[in-house]
Amino acid sequence: MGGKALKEPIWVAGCMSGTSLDGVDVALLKTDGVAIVGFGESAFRPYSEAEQAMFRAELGSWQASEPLTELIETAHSQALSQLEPPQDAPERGIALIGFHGQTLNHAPDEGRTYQAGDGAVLAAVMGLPVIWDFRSSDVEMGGQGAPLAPFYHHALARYVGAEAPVVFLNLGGVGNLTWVNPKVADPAAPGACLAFDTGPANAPVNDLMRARLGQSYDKDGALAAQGRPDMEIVARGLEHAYFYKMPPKSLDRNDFHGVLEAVAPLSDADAAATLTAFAAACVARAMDHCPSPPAALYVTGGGRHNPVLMAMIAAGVDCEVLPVEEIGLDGDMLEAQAFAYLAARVRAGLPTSAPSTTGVRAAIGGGRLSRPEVSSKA
Ligand SMILES: Nc1ncnc2c1ncn2[C@@H]1O[C@H](COP(=O)(O)OP(=O)(O)OP(=O)(O)O)[C@@H](O)[C@H]1O
Ligand SMILES: CC(=O)N[C@H]1[C@@H]2OC[C@@H](O2)[C@@H](O)[C@@H]1O[C@H](C)C(=O)O
Repeated sequence: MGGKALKEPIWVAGCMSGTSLDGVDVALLKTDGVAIVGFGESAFRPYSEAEQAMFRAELGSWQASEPLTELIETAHSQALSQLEPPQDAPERGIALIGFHGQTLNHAPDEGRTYQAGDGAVLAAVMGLPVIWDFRSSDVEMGGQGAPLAPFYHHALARYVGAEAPVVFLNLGGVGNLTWVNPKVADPAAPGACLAFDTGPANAPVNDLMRARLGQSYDKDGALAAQGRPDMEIVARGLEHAYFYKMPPKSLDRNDFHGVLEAVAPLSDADAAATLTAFAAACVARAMDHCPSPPAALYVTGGGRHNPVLMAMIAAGVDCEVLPVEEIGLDGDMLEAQAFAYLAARVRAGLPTSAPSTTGVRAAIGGGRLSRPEVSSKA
């Protein structure tokens, strides 16, 4: 597909409401759709317990209720309103918004995926053009519709000056990784990236903590640290058909409910340790799919704050495992930045996914454009 870098870099605000349902991340990125030029402010608007319950009640739906849609739009506009205009462009400020929305259902093999929230409403409220619905055209073209961060991971590897292949691993509710060869300039070209979801990451432990202890997550892995992983359950979990599929491949948040059921007889600590060990084992298994051993595994997403999970991952792979902060990046905002980057690519007419990242038939640009006054297909 055609398209080249924008003539001038623009400031874009990216927004992500992730599968762990903790809130909305927004972050500013300056880019021409190819290179990263600079990072700007970021903000977080948490979902309250009651709001999270509203989301959980609608996970799996293909049509969000009106109150949920309104909540998503309001929370995003509140998060975006916290951002000050970038200092080097106060008169022009933010040029574009990339709006992921909240995934409620993801069934790529049926050709559908659903991110709730209406970009046209956000465009009207913010008075800015919004690119949204990033995943639909990819699944319509035979792709997995996820992960979509890989092209941004590729741009980051080049931005930090990586010279050899590296892996970016995102530990959100679900895990996903991108193997990147920074020597290949075009992220859509064969050999530049290989990406896929690794398996469940934080979601099963979060679900366990909620069900047993009324807590939203295992802070710093404190509970898992007190337990002993049941490696038989981990091994059985790894027999799931997902691990025998070749990438690209993607997951829905609740695809691995069986593992949660398997730990039911265990104590709280052993169950947390087992689910944490399972998340780490999924990463180790994923590394076998990498085209060549990476120089390092850079970890982003909330799971990197969990020292027990990080130690288990490091023990299972053959390279250095480092939080992305070690290379000067912000692991809490990387996905929001990714959707800023992808929005700029859509604006430039550049692809946002390729056969090597989602399995889509050909490199394709996803996303729909809504302007404050009118809305149309981008
Ligand atoms: N200090 C910590 N100790 C343990 N786990 C943590 C810590 N901080 C964050 N987490 C985990 O990270 C999760 C949030 O991760 P993140 O914000 O990357 O998810 P997300 O963006 O919603 O998910 P996804 O990438 O799947 O869309 C929390 O729900 C929790 O499980
Ligand atoms: C369908 C969907 O929303 N998938 C998310 C989820 O969270 C992590 C993993 O599963 C990844 O596939 C994706 O998000 C990231 C941002 C992505 O598309 O790269």
